[in-house]
Amino acid sequence: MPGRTLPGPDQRGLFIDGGWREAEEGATFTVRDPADGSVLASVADGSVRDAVDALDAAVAAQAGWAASAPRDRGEILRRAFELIRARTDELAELMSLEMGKTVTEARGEVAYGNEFLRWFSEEAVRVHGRWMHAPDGASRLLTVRKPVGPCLLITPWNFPMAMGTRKIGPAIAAGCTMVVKPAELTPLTMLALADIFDEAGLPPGVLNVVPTSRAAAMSEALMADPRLRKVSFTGSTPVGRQLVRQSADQLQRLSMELGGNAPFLVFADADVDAAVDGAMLAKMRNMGEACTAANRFLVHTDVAREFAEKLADRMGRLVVGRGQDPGVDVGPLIDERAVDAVHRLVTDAVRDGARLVVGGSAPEGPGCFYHPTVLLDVAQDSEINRQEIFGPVAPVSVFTTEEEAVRRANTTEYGLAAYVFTRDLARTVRLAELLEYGMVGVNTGLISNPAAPFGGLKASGFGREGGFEGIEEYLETTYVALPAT
Ligand SMILES: O=CCCCC(=O)O
Repeated sequence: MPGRTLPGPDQRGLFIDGGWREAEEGATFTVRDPADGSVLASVADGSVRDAVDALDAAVAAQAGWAASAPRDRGEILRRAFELIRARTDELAELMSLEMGKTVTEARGEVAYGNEFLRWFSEEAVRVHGRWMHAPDGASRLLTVRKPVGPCLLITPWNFPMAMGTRKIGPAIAAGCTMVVKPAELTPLTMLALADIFDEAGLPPGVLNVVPTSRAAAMSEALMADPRLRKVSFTGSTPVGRQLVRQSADQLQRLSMELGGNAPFLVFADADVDAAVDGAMLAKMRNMGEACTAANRFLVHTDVAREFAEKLADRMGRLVVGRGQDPGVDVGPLIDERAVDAVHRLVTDAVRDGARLVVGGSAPEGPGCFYHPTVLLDVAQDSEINRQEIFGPVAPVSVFTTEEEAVRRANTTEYGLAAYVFTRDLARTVRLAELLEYGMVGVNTGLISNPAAPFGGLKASGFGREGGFEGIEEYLETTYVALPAT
């Protein structure tokens, strides 16, 4: 398949049953560089038939894989971890090219994403049931943990590696087989990962990767199949809702990691400089294209001006450009639609009365770039406060009481991540309990950690990835009743 010479393995096909193949009728789609729209590669465009072939392979491999030794599964994950660590630079370069993030950030994602493999290589051998006496002493109660079975793992474009490894890692550890559908915009990193798992010794059929430009048709067909037992999805809330509906007929197990609208609360007692450092991380990681990204900055009126000025100063000094160029801090957004959507939110906020402190436009010239932007005095009901921005824009508004801050923070259908900056311990404890979020960062702008349970509440979905909880999503429980004697 034609395309530019890219870092990493030259695999652009479907990975099914341990081998590479073309899509049905040789269909392909193109992957473009978001920095200038040029074609990076032509990738096999999996059809529904190809996806069913992949599921056939996963189903055929399931029983043998479930029966394999947990230590063997852990060691395959560990080998993949070592291979990825050795290839950090080429994977980071590839991810930067297909997604836009800077090579430095992409290296960070390789390290972060790879830690899920190390974590689950260690968790593979810790799966256990229990043995207990029934309260009345009349029987013994045993539980056995079993892999849930063949899974469909649907990964997003914004973290092409980490969102894959945090699903694939626990699935492998638990003894599940899988069909992975990477995002159409960024399939190349996942294809490189398939090659690495193959080299690490993963048996044929355990991991199958099917890129496609027809995602809805593929998931619909696979989810109608009773052999598919689980779906794990990271992406938008509307698509998540659709998948939940589709799961009804076959009652598949689900993990849904959906949208966010993270509040970032700065109280009057906060260390403002630390809050600005945290804001830069929580807002600008991945150019703001993260479900955990701080979306609404709620700052106490006593420190709002100082916070906004310092934040605007830092944002205004960021260098925007190609992710592969030295000295660049902020790469392009994923496509032109993303730039238009971000700009519309900014212009609507200004129309609603917000003051533009810095940024507010796309640079002249080609590519999907947007200037880091700070808005002050954003109206509460402005669209930018209700929608996930997914771009480098920080809308700041002020509050006066803790009760008001909590109420406004919780006024959203989403419940993924929230950030709090305060030096008051009692307030920290209160807020951790009152904020309706799956994750709360206190005096930090980075909450993601492979050893922690990642996930949301309400319209942000359900299920947890990473941590001790991550493998549970791929395990079933069978209870065995035994007589007392
Ligand atoms: O968009 C959501 C991806 C989450 C990235 C992370 O793990 O922090």
